[in-house]
Amino acid sequence: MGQENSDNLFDVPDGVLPAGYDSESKGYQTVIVNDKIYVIGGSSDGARLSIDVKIFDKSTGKWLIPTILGSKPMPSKGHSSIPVNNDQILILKGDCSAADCFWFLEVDTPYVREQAKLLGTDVVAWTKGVVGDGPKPVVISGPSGVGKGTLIAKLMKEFPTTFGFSVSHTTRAPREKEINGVHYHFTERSIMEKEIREAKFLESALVHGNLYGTSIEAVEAVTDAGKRCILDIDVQGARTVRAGSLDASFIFICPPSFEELEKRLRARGTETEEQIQKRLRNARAELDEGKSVGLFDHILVNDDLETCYENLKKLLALNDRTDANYQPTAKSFKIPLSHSISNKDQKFLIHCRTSELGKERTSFTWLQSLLEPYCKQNDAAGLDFAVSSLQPNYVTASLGFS
Ligand SMILES: Nc1ncnc2c1ncn2[C@@H]1O[C@H](COP(=O)(O)OP(=O)(O)OP(=O)(O)O)[C@@H](O)[C@H]1O
Ligand SMILES: Nc1nc2c(ncn2[C@@H]2O[C@H](COP(=O)(O)O)[C@@H](O)[C@H]2O)c(=O)[nH]1
Repeated sequence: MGQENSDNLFDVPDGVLPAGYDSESKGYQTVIVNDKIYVIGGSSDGARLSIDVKIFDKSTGKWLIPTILGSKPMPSKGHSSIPVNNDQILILKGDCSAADCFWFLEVDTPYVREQAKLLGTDVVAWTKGVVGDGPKPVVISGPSGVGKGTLIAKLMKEFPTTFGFSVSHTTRAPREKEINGVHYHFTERSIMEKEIREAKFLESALVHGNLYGTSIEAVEAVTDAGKRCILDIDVQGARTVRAGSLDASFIFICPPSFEELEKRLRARGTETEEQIQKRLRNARAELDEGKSVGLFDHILVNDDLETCYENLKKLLALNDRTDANYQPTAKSFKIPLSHSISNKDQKFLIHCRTSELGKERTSFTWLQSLLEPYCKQNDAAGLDFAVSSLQPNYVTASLGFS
């Protein structure tokens, strides 16, 4: 497995590799971006190679010890890598499912440059690529007690295979019927703060005196399952997501009146009087914020529950559909273990031998009809894909063959 653009290949001299790197089996790939050499790979447990990162600075001739942010890819049987836009490296894991085969290592993006300044070290950051233009995640926001959870529960019950809930982390104590991992990941503050520093969260905020946050993993768990992700987050969180790279629909839920909001919050019976007062105070500011220009795409008033639910379904274009006829758009395929990757005219080509495609035929079912005639005539087939410039880290597979 290897890259075709030999400009970016670099042989690490013997004896210079960091400990744990197996230079004999070449269980690593080297990629040059600017004046640095990124060595991606590492030790093997016999079946799988770890995907670690080491950086060699050509200008100083020294190895760097970077801070590595984000969750790194699980070991694979092999991988290829290639630079993207001089600020990221695309890593393609062989013999892995579509949901886990594309990974990006940010090496010189504005985000890692900012983190490097903050931390005073070299920084790289892992992000998992998302295959296809999946349905946009939905951010639902609004003051405490307005009925967000109730509306989301109805949606999940009626459309269980369409929607998946992004399970947030929180430092607040669980309520009587709340289940860890289902309603929230209930977490200690020090642990959550550490994970926020490690960039494991898409957003986080202090809400009514507790820390709440959406982990990248929570959203990925839903999108990897081919479902549309629903986020129930406060207005601060919505603002952060809006400013970030997740392309979502933003819906704000309003109460019919402040008195009704107070009535619902009290009737729920989950907070102390002091907590209710705090939530109501915050609600006034949130209701003002909800009207801020450009933050929310839609505002729904939750007066009569059934009417509001029908309006929500209309917004999500669900009123003429049942869950039974839903077809997820995500395609299922597997990159063969033995492949190479090249970059041409802003597109990437994955090359693999016909015999490899043959082996992978069952996982390439969606390509099969297109590939069949080609495979008969040629010994090698290529799968075109592009990295979307609109949705960073989205990989739009795959219409053409070379
Ligand atoms: N349209 C409605 N009419 C009357 N009661 C409602 C309506 N919608 C929700 N409720 C009730 O209001 C209470 C608060 O609803 P819910 O817990 O869904 O609010 P929430 O916005 O998710 O609150 P939080 O942000 O605190 O989690 C619940 O007891 C729920 O049954
Ligand atoms: N910014 C975020 N806000 C979140 C998240 N998960 C929930 N929330 C919001 O917190 C309040 C209070 O929730 P409760 O369960 O204690 O009643 C509510 O407005 C939620 O929308 C999150 O991950 N990030």
